[in-house]
Amino acid sequence: MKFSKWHGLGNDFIFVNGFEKAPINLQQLAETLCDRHFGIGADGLVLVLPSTQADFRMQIFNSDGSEAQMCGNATRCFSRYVHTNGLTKKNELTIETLAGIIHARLVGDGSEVKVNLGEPKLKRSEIPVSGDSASTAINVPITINDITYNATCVSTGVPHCVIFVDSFQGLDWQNIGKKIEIHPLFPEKTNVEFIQVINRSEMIMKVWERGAGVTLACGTGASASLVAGVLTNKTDRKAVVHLEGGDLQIEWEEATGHVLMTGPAVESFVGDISIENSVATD
Ligand SMILES: N[C@H](CCC[C@H](N)C(=O)O)C(=O)O
Repeated sequence: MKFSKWHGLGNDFIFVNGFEKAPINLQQLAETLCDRHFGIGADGLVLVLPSTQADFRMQIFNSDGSEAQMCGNATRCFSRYVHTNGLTKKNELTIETLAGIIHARLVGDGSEVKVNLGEPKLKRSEIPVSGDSASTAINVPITINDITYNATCVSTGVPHCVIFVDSFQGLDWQNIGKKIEIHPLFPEKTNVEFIQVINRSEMIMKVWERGAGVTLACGTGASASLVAGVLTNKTDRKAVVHLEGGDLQIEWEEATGHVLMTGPAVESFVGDISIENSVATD
């Protein structure tokens, strides 16, 4: 099976063209191929597919095999992948995902992509938590190891739990993120962002992703964090988010209510792998 490796600020994906023949057992395949020691190594597996409603369809699986509705960084990589592989000549694309149809546009010299994530939703989950309402999403107290954090929960296609911190000094954010991902407040689990605001147009983000753990960047997460920053009056509607792997420009447009994310997408290598050898037989 031919594949290529792409990354958006170090958030890396194995891309497979599913136009002619799509691999089967995708969940298991994702888990096996994404393994950094026994597989190719990646945060996720992305399938490039035809669509009846849009230019293309994107299917994405996390490194633990779970399927995600959407992924911001993968959408940027996807937009460049279809060009590089001669599947389109269009600079403006529509991409069908489980979170709806996403609009993306190649900008500048074509190495950057601007993605329109649509209107963010202020909620913790599609599934209401019994006994309370999933609409409770601002200043949600979450206690981990006897410390209570205030979370703002925003969906930008996938669920995010944004926590503002004064500093990362001494903060075991990986461990806290890991526990919040599977906290009962989030019946579908959640991605978790830790944000230090530098000023009203700049912030630093660290992320623990649902189904993937620590990653170097998360596009929908940076977008959700900007929305959370606006809603809690910490940031303006336009900001640079500094991620471990680099910077994203995020804007929550006043006129449309849409969130726009702009950043790079890079192909790191192409390869060929025997699926028979890579899929566990048990
Ligand atoms: N890294 C992605 C998000 C993946 C989301 C996935 N981890 C999930 O929600 O299950 C991004 O750039 O937006």
